[in-house]
Formats: sequence, structure tokens, C-alpha cells
Amino acid sequence: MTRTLAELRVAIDSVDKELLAALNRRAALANEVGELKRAEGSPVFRPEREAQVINGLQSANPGPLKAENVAHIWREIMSACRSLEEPHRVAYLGPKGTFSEEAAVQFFGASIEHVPCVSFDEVFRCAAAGTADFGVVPVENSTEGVVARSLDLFLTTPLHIVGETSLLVRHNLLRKVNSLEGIEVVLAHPQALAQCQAWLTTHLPHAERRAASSNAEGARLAAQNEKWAGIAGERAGSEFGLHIAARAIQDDAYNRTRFAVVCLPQTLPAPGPSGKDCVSLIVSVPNRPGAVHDILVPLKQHGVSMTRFESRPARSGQWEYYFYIDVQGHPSQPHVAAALADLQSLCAFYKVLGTYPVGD
Ligand SMILES: O=C(O)C(=O)C[C@]1(C(=O)O)C=C[C@@H](O)C=C1
Repeated sequence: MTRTLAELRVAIDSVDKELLAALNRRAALANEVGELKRAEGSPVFRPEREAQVINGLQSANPGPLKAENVAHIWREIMSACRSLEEPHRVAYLGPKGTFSEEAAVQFFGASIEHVPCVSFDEVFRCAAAGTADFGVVPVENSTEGVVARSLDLFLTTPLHIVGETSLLVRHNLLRKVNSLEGIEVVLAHPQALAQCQAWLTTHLPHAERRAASSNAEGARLAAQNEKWAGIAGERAGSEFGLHIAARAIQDDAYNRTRFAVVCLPQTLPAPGPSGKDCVSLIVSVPNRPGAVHDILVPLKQHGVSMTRFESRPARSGQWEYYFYIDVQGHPSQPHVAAALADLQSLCAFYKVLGTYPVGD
């Protein structure tokens, strides 16, 4: 016999009460964990434990809830529990409404204190000075490649990477008026202008492309002039009361940006193994034939996969480079430790940027 809507809602209300009671039992346990950690002076945020909790629940999930929804729900549950233990301040490129803010909330959940910053440099400064506990910075975009400023800042920063997350980036043309007519200036971060260049050339060939410090800042400025438009996410559109004059204008439909989560090692030491981890390194090699090939040999010999290899000029004027390398695994695994030790012995410069659970 099929149940009526009223009967189904009564059943849902009863499940919700069970969930609420269970969630509060969980929160009380997290409170106890918090007291324990305060007593021993250990960090509240444990990304490897959170990754294990989510992976475990996704494997045990019988459905019909989708695996990605399970991840999303538990990220929020753990964010709420974590904030009971200790509220975390998270710095990102502001103002409110940026993709960086979205990445910060995707990684830490909604229960955080927001520290919007005016530049990537400021995000690094805030996290290094302790004004924020963590910083979230973009490192790579699937259309445009590396975010050079972030990579350059990694070289000298005392911060290390403790996590990563990636976002599907959908850019919209935002404007006071809901039309493409009469747009004289398009304002956005240079990365976003580059990610939408084919669309802009086709649809707004005569509009000036003007760089803004962030997409949300471009949207904020566009809200002040009818002849201007911004390129940003929906979040920024609603923040500044703008129309979406054109939706999803990025040249690549699968445009994704990967973000790194950084902090001081004293805020959170390198996370332990989660079962699916990654090590990020910066190295340089002596300028001689075959040197770059040689640093890859230990990885092959010890069966360690490399998932990323980027170069940045060393700015020595000598055509020397820093290489940004990501490898799969955790240094607590003997084959990873052996590969890294051999690699280090070949490098003129070697810096471990971080060991952390692989993001989604
Ligand atoms: O297991 C812990 O260490 C906790 O503090 C609990 C908990 C959770 O809610 O499950 C909360 C914060 C940590 O980042 C990891 C997990």
C-alpha cells in the first residue's frame, strides 16, 4: 500500500529527530576530543582523519544517497564538530563571493571564520603571521595552467601544504542590466579573462578587458556602472545584486581550479597517512646535461608515481629553473621515503612543500 504525503512526512520527521539526537551525541564526543587535545596541546584539525572518515562512510554507503553527497554532508558535520573544539580562521583571496572563498568552504565546511584578503601575498602573510590559522590559494587551472604567483610564494614561505581541493569553475558575465548590449569594459582577474577569451572575442569583441584584483572585486566594480560587466561565479553575482547576462562563458566546460590549503607547521604538523596521500616538492638541479632526467630515475626505481611536474624560472638570469613535483604516497611508506632520499641527494635545492591527503 502506498503511503500518503502526510504519512511520509511524519516518517521523515521521526528520522530527523533520530538524526538530530545522533548528531548531538557525535558533537558531545567531539567536545570531549577537544578537551583531550587541549590537555595534550595537539592540533584540532586532522585532515587525514577527516579523509578516513569520509572514505570509510563512502565505502560503507548502501545508497540511495550518492557518494558525493555523503562526502558533502559529513564534511559539514565534521566542520560543525570541529568548530565546537576550536573555531578556525581561514584566509583566502576576497572579497566575499570569490571562487577562493567557495574552495575554503568546500574544504573546511561552513563553520569557519572568514578572513578575506586583497591578494595572494596577503593570504600567505596572514597565515604566516597567525592572523589566520589557514590560507587557501589557487595553484593550478585546467585551462590556463599554473597560478604563477602562488608557486613563487611557495618557494620562500614558512607555510606548508596540509590539504587540497578542486572546484569546477563556471564563469558568468555579471551586469546591472540583463543584456549584452552596450558593454564597454569587462572586469575580472587576469586568469578569468584568459579562461573566457574565446567567448569574449566572439560576443564582446569591442569591449575593453580590464584586470581586477579578483573576480568578485570586478563584480563589485561592475555594480557601480551600467556600461561595465564582471566575470565571476554566481556567488559574487548574488553578493552584489547583479544579473547573469550570460551563463558559463568559460572556454572549457570542464574548467577546474585546484587549491592548496596552507598553514604554519606549528599550527598543524604534516598529516599522517590517510591511505591516499601526496607529497609536494620544489627542487632545482645543477645546470648540466641530463640532470632533469636523473631526478626522475629514483621515482621509477622505487615505483613512485609522479602526478605533477611544473617548472618556474629561478630568476637568476642563468636559465635555471625550480621544478614543482607531486608524487603519490606518504613518506611513512618505505618506498616513498627511499625515493625521496635518493632524489634529494641529486638536487642543488630541495624543499618539501607538504604531505597531505589527495583532494577531490
Ligand atoms: O578525531 C578527531 O581528532 C576529532 O577531532 C573529531 C573530528 C570529527 O568531527 O570527526 C573533528 C575534527 C578533526 O579534524 C577530525 C575529526
